[in-house]
Amino acid sequence: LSKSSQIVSGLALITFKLFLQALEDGLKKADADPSVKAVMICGENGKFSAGADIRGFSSPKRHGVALSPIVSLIESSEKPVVAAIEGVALGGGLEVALGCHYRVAHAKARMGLPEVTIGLLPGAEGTQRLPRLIGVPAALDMITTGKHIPATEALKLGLVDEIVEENTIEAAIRLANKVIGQPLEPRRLSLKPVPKLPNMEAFLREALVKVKRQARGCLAPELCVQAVRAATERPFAEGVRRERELFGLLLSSGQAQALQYAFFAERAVRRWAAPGGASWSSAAPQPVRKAAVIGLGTMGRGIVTSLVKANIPVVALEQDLEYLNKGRKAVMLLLEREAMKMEGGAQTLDFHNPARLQFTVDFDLLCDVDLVIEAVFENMALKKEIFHKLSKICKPGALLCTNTSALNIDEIASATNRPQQVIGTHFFSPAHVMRLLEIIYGRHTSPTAIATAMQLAKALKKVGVVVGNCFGFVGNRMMFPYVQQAVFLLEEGSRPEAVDQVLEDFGFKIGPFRMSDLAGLDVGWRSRKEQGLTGPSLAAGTPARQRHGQRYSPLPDLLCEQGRFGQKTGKGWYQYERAGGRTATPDPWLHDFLSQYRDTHGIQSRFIDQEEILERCLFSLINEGFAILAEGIASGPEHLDVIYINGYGWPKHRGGPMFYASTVGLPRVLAKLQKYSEAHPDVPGLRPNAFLKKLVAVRSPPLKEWMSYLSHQSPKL
Ligand SMILES: CCCCCCCC(=O)CC(=O)SCCNC(=O)CCNC(=O)[C@H](O)C(C)(C)COP(=O)(O)OP(=O)(O)OC[C@H]1O[C@@H](n2cnc3c(N)ncnc32)[C@H](O)[C@@H]1OP(=O)(O)O
Ligand SMILES: NC(=O)C1=CN([C@@H]2O[C@H](COP(=O)(O)OP(=O)(O)OC[C@H]3O[C@@H](n4cnc5c(N)ncnc54)[C@H](O)[C@@H]3O)[C@@H](O)[C@H]2O)C=CC1
Repeated sequence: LSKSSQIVSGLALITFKLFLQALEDGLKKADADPSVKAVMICGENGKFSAGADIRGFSSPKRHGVALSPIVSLIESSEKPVVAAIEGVALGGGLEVALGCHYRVAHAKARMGLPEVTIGLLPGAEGTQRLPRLIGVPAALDMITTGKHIPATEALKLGLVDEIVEENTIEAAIRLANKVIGQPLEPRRLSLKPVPKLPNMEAFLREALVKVKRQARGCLAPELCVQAVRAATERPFAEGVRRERELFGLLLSSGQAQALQYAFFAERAVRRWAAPGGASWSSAAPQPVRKAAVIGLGTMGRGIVTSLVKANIPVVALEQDLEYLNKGRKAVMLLLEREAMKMEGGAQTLDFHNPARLQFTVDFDLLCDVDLVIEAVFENMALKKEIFHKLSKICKPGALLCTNTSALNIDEIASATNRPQQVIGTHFFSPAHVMRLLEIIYGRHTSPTAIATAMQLAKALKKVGVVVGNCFGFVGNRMMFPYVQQAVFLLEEGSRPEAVDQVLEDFGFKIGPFRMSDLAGLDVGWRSRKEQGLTGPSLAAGTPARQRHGQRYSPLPDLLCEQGRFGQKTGKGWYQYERAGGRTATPDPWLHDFLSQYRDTHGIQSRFIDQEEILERCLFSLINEGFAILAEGIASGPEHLDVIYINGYGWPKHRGGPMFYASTVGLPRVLAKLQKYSEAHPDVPGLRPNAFLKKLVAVRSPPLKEWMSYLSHQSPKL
């Protein structure tokens, strides 16, 4: 094994053309050199390879040197080739390793075929080699989920031959020296049969049903199953042809572009910018060594769980002992469930240790925390009272965060002596599961506060998105017109199940009515009562279906007046098997109620087709997105898209609402909004936003250029 035969794969990310050429040249040289007896392939700087540069897939010049012939070249080498896997071996990187005759991995290395997550499949023969090496069930699991598996699991699966704690390269060279002269035929995966299963056909059929159900319209997982099926049914070369065909389909499907856009959007939002030029590059976070959560209701208990999981000691506070005990039980249950999912279990989380998690009703215990997250009822007076108290009790540097869904951050901050340290941290339910953390800065919020909240998001393994302060911030503000349209559609003749079906077929995890039943109709009702839109404070003589000269639907209020709060009461837009039940069934009572309602208000019921349902709901949400961008509440469309994908169940393969608008075509979105707005002139949410009109007027530039067409920098930025 001479020095010249060691081929170094260069960068962790393959600069494809350069790397592949170097690999090919090196292999050919090694093969031709009689002094070389074996070959070892490794990465530089402790990383094998994270695969192809994703940006290359959408570049018109992507067809450079293809990977498959090089993987074949490795496999057909007459000299043993050993992969030394450190760091990661992902995508094309793992496919290179699969071409090798032996694989040695460092114990901390991770391996995976994540192509499915960017809308593709392993297109360099990975779908054909992996099942031959580790069997169909394990290969299918890796290929259809894209998960990264640790080296220990890879060893159990037979994906690697050896794992080492120390020098991987030395171990790989040792192995290479040991196997010189041994037959290579049995090590060439393309020559191996796929291990048989007694029930292969049934297994593949079930796998397909399962991935289709989970994929919600995303093509890649389904085509991954088809590619693996080809490996079980066809000789290697034919399987490879099928893999290439399916890869081509995915590459041109549009979904791959959407998913790759989402990959980069999620990373782009880390580079936040805020008023006065402060940004991620200049602001430094404060350490959070201890945190507190106030209110252990639906949100607070999930937030506590998240903090404990991130190893941040927490003080959990409630208003009285009764609520405290209820909250403690709920938190403990969540933590026990989380511990069961983790290696090392409860010991790792250590939540029975009062130094890590303390329950109290005593505000004075918050005197030494670095950060407080308030999650009490959505009531401005209550929140102000709490923030006033906090500013007296907490140490001077402590960050004061509110989990409000919509209230004004500046007003909350005004109750404190440190408005620069007040910030919105808007979690999504269930808070220990949902990845989004909307971070809202107020007029006085300091760059350090924003940086600390972003750092917190990272520590909690969430995606933090920094946005400006307005009613509902970004996510809920865009949601209001969407839900409003859904309810208007019921007034006009549709049914909850019809509207939900259209949006679920589009790819949403859950339609607006099922979502409203899950979250509880009473939440919105309380907020509308506070705003004087319904209830006792509504001025006498207000028309039933109008507020402030605009169309209003009292339907959700009427349901609440009947005690129909959704799942919790067993009835809402649907009926459930019991209070707290989860199976939604269309409710004949509601259908009668809707007909009577239309009769009472003289509404002529009409058939509403799927296109209108989809367009009115989605385009009104997108229209609000343009308003948000124009006002400078968010610094780019990627922010809105990341919020929708991670907080609202928007289908990732459609890239988020603003990306979706760009694929539909802005002129079409504008034309449809104009049409619906003319039909419903009393609905401001359908009136096309001026920024959308402007973008269409300048011939709909690509999404990444949109912000440069805003004539002014908003004072919010
Ligand atoms: C018919 C011909 C067929 C040819 C078929 C060829 C088939 C292929 O060859 C298929 C492929 O490999 S597809 C690519 C598969 N690899 C992946 O999906 C890995 C994606 N990356 C990761 O998981 C994490 O970034 C990773 C685990 C690597 C690192 O995570 P970290 O949290 O440490 O870092 P990040 O913040 O995520 O990333 C750091 C910066 O790198 C950028 N980046 C990461 N992976 C990339 C990738 N694969 N391509 C391009 N850029 C990538 C990332 O955006 C970030 O950039 P900045 O935000 O600018 O810092
Ligand atoms: N439920 C949801 O899906 C979401 C709610 N939010 C927001 O999170 C906040 C909390 O909402 P939920 O958890 O749903 O409410 P919840 O009603 O389930 O819980 C609120 C908790 O706060 C406690 N509390 C009230 N006054 C208190 C005081 N003075 N001191 C200590 N604790 C007190 C209550 O005892 C109760 O346990 C609200 O601002 C809400 O708008 C934000 C995102 C999603």
